[in-house]
Parts: sequence; structure tokens; C-alpha cells
Amino acid sequence: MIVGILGCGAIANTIVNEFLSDDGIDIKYFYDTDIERAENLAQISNGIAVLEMDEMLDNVDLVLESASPIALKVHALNIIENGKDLMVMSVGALMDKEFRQKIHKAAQANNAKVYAPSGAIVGLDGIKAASIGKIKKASLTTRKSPKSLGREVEEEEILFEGKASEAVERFPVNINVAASLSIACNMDIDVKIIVDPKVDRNVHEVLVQGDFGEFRSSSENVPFAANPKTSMLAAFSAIKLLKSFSECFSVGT
Ligand SMILES: NC(=O)C1=CN([C@@H]2O[C@H](COP(=O)(O)OP(=O)(O)OC[C@H]3O[C@@H](n4cnc5c(N)ncnc54)[C@H](OP(=O)(O)O)[C@@H]3O)[C@@H](O)[C@H]2O)C=CC1
Ligand SMILES: O=C([O-])CC(=O)C(=O)O
Repeated sequence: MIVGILGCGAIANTIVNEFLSDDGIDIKYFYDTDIERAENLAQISNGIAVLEMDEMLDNVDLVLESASPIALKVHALNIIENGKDLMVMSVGALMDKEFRQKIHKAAQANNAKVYAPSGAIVGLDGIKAASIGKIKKASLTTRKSPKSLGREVEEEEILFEGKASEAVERFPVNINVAASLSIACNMDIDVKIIVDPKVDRNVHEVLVQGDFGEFRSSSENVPFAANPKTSMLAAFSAIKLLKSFSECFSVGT
């Protein structure tokens, strides 16, 4: 499978390094508004940095978006309408229902697949199973350091309390996980974002209640040094999903 990358930052660097010696996945094309970042990844993987997304679309099977919600909105339909599969990290953009429907229709019409890896969150497997029954309530409490959230505070502070749809608008590169949970639950879930000077991890606590019963999940994710907003687990989830395409045995929903 030939893969092109849209957005060559923390997540992309980890993914590229993982696949340097993997014969099944060839991460070959790189695009970033900062061409030096694309060139850097192209150099270490013997790939090609492009100046426009259109320069890679004829040659790839799948584009992995690891850029920003705005980048996804700009490029997703063009990628899919070219019949290419798309893996999305900036899931927050998909909280826009009209945009999500357009993507869905385009994917159906062009025989393309759109994947959103579980990212920095733990529990999506259970939620997907639970969604076969009725999910009655779902919430996410995210706690990050001042460095991760770009704030300077002496004590913990609630930065946001409300619905996921508003959270992704106000914190577009910090709370994509709220969108993944909302889409999996098929509801606009409750979100709380706390900046906490006592933590150095990205902490996500999920509560789900439904016909199946109730579960809580909690993860204390190591952030990337290069981008403390982002948890290493998010890159690992994309790597695992890419690897799963060539596996003949699958466990978990
Ligand atoms: N689903 C999940 O659980 C998670 C999702 N994410 C999301 O994944 C995405 C990537 O994360 P991460 O690797 O940490 O981010 P980084 O900021 O480290 O890297 C993103 C790169 O993409 C570039 N970029 C941004 N917009 C565009 C664009 N329109 N066209 C081309 N390049 C662009 C950035 O350039 P510049 O710096 O100049 O903007 C940067 O080089 C983010 O949207 C992030 O919020 C992150 C963590 C978890
Ligand atoms: O990486 C994380 O912990 C979560 C994150 O930034 C996001 O969901 O956008």
C-alpha cells in the first residue's frame, strides 16, 4: 500500500519512523505547508515531498491526514473523489454534520474508505459494541498541563464545560478525542477540559452508560516533546490501524 501524508508534524514523524523497515506499507509522499518538514520526512524515508496535494493523488492508495481540522476540510473531498482512502487524525472537523455527510456520500460514490483511528482515547472498542444497544449518557473529562493547553496557571482551572461540538470549535487541536467519542456514540457528548499544573500527561477520562451497563476508562498519555498537545498513543493508534490492513486476524471491535 502506498501512503501519502498530509501534515508532517509529531504524529507523522512517529508513523514514518515505524514503517521505515515495513515492506507492506510504503509511506512515499509528503505534503505540509512548511515544505522543510515534508522534505525532512521524504529524506529519511526515501520518499517525495510535494508542493501541492494533487501531485500525490494519482500515485497513492491512502492519504493519512495528520495536519489540522482546517486541512481536513480543505483536502478531504478531493482525496476521496479521486477514489483514494483517507485516514483522519483531525476528527474534530467531522463534528460538522454537513461535512461528515458529504464525506460519507463521496466515499460511497467513489468506492473509498474513511478511517478514524482511536487516537488518544481508550474505550472506543467498548463504545462501538455498546452502540448496538442504546447509549444513554457519555462524557469526557480531559486534563492537560499548561504547556499542552498553551495557558499559564498556578492552580487547576476548568477551561471548558459543554458539548463536544463546541469544544472542538474552541480547542480544535486539543480535543479531537471528543469528536471520535461523539461519532461512536452518535450523540454530542458532554466535555470538560481542565488545565492542571500538577499533571505532565494528557489525561482522558471517559464515562459511558447504556443498555449494556456502564464503563469508565482512564488514560494518562505521554505527550510528544515536539508537540505536548498530542499524545504518543494517537500516533500508535494510526500505526496499529495501518498494520491491521495486512493482518488476517483481528481482535476487538
Ligand atoms: N484523533 C486524536 O485522538 C488526535 C488527533 N490529533 C490531531 O492530529 C493532527 C496532527 O497532530 P500533530 O502531528 O500533533 O500536529 P503537529 O502540529 O505536530 O503537525 C501538524 C503539521 O501539519 C501542518 N499543517 C497544518 N495545517 C496544514 C494544512 N492546511 N496543509 C498542510 N499542512 C498543514 C502543520 O504546520 P503548521 O505547524 O505550520 O501549522 C504541522 O507541520 C492535529 O489536528 C491534532 O489536533 C492529535 C492528537 C490526538
Ligand atoms: O493527544 C491527545 O491527548 C488529545 C488531543 O490532542 C486531541 O484529541 O486533539
